[in-house]
Amino acid sequence: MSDLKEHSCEACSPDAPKATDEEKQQLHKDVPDWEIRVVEGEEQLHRLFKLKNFAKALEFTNKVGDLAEAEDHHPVIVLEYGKVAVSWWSHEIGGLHKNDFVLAARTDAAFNDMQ
Ligand SMILES: C[C@H](O)[C@H](O)[C@H]1CNC2=NC(N)=NC(=O)C2=N1
Repeated sequence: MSDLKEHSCEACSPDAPKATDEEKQQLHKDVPDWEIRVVEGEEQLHRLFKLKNFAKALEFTNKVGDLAEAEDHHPVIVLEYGKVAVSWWSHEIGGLHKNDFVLAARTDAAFNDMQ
């Protein structure tokens, strides 16, 4: 199986395809620690990361920010002492695109690199 974090992202546009139910089911297997949540009618990938302290949580937040800027695809990140909550979805299409799963996989890799 190919490594999801190595997949390339497509540009976000309003006509980009939402992931189908079958694609979501397949892609979710590569990021099993992420929960699919519906927020204001839109599906999002959500994961809470636990880190040692505020400085580590901030360092991780910045790594996720760098991933986002590199792809022009941006999550919601909530930072607190020892915790970072990340949500990925595609605003332009109001739901989940394959990009969100790819960036969730890269977020997991950034977290794993810090352990
Ligand atoms: C113009 C710019 O590329 C778009 O607004 C991008 C920016 N970042 C984005 N991030 C996310 N998560 N979804 C988007 O649809 C999106 N659109």
